[in-house]
Amino acid sequence: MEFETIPGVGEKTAAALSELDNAEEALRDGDVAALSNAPGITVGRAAAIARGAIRREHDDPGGFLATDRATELYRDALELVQSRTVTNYANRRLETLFPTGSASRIEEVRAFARDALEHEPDPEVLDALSGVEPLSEPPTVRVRERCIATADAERYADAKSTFPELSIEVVEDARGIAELARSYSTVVVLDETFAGIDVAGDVRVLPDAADRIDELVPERLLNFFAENRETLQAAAAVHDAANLDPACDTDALEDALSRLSDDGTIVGDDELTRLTNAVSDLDAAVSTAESVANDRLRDVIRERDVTIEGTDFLSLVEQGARVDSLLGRELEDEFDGALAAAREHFVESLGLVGSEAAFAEQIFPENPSFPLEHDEAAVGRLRTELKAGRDRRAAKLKAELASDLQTLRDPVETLVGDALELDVKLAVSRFARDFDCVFPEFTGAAGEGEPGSFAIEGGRSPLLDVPFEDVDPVDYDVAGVTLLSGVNSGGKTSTLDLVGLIVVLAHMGLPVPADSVTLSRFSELHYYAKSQGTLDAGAFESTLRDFANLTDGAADRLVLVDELESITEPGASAKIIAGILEELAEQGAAAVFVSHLAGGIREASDVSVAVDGIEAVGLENGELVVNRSPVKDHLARSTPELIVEKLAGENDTTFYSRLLEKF
Ligand SMILES: Nc1ncnc2c1ncn2[C@@H]1O[C@H](COP(=O)(O)OP(=O)(O)OP(=O)(O)O)[C@@H](O)[C@H]1O
Repeated sequence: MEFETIPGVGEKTAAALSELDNAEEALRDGDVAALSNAPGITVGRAAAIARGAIRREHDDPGGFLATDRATELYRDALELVQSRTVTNYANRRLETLFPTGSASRIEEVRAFARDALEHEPDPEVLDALSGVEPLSEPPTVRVRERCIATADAERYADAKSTFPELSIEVVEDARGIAELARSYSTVVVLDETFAGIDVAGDVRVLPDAADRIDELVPERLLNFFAENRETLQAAAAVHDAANLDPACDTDALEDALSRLSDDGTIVGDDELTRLTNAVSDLDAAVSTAESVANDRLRDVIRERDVTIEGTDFLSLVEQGARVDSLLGRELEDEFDGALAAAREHFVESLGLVGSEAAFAEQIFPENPSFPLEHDEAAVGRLRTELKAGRDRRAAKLKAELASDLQTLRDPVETLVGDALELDVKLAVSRFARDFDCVFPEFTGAAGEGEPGSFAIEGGRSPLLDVPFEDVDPVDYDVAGVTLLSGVNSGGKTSTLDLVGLIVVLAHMGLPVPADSVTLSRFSELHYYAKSQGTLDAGAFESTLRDFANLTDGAADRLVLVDELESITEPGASAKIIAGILEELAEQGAAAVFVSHLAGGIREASDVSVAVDGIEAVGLENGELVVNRSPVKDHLARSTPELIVEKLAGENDTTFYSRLLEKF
């Protein structure tokens, strides 16, 4: 794949991506976790690359989020879904959802989201998901008992990269191989020319060794499964709890994992355990067996009256107090008993069988002495035999287990991938359920024939500073350009936010928090938040330039502007807003301008501008009671007007009634 054709991907990033085994698949799946494994690619960058790949596929020029406030709303919208993921993977994967004007991309995500909504967010599934993460490759471990041998320089270099776990040795002739066979329990020779070689030890000539990695280095597969055990078990549990069809036989997986320890060695085999313990307990068993014999002899000697003849006594004195012969003669039976007890204890405590058990006689020979002595060389020979038996057994079991796991290697990728993908879907499903969302209906591309429009019924923003259950539903529809007037704190900004949020979610392909929504497909969202105060001349000029650009070719855009009047003095503001509105209306754009100057703007405008109003239905205990849904074609009365009206009604003074007439 030509990675550089992805928007935002340059030469360096393309080179980093080509280091991945599965970059194309990761790009196709939006697998941010896999993409971020490329050298120097952060998770954020990986998400941007995935978005770039999606844009390229859907011919999307980007730029939907045309202003800072629009981007902020997108981040808020995304966070609403991301906060409902369990895994880090799903959290990052959601970053590949973004608002776009591309109909095919929107439809693609809608199909995904529709499927997502079918999934019940069962707590048991969510709990199991907490143990799932993308599969990881364990670090390479050295395997010391096997080596690869070759006389060929090229094969040597290939083998080094194919078998990083093994020593790769250069040999010149059969003698070299024979030497290796003395140090390694298995030698794999890569060169055909050595076929039929006759040297002692386990020497195999395998020119096709590179195709038999799992057989020659079963540790690689075993370590992979050992390293990912928890994730695999959790992924299996997710499938079980969610009633999903698993990609592999999860019972077989569980059985294979139960035969594997966390460090990739085999567990649960009695024979291997016996041999492993025998090797490690060998020295201790020798000394305990000696103690058994010595304790026995000591007791016997202590209780025994020994009659010693003069010649013996003389010989003893002359030999320098050697008692062995005396022991042999006087205590022969007792010594034999003690020796037998030592040997029996030794064999039993180590569980030795067959030829191993026969070593007891070599280790404790019939050589009467006190204390009893053992033959260290014989212990060494038994140790070698036990180790060889242990390694043979382990190798056989590893090979058997590796061959069972081999068939599971690819399916477990799917098993874990499906579990992680379920987390993405459940997050969307939970978001939709938590905020009573519906899929919006698109009426077509904005600006084609008619100006862009939206119609929201029962919209409730989860981003408000009140608990979601206390949010009043808002109905609002706009076609073309509209001014939105209303009382202070009536909810004008909140309405713009609601419109922005619904438009962003809809263009991401996600369901929206409302009873029903129809809208045009826009190509860009320009949302200008309320300015924090009057701008200085420079800032004012640059804002004016922004709006000049905005009015050019605006037919397929949605423009939301909050109290633009605050950038400069009210009189000038009304004229400027009127001018911008005229341009936008002429271009066929859709726009909502929140303003307290709606009346003045309408007067300053050469074309008729629609004005909607968020109306106070009255004052209750000094608090405004507001109808949050804007009333169409209605200039809302301002808060001061309402208060003057209230005072006029309550007082006889003419001041208030005269003041009221001025509104
Ligand atoms: N739909 C709603 N349901 C419940 N509470 C709401 C709703 N809309 C707004 N509010 C409450 O009203 C407060 C004020 O809303 P908002 O800031 O949108 O008003 P405003 O008309 O823009 O005010 P101002 O004229 O001062 O700019 C919000 O902080 C929120 O607590």
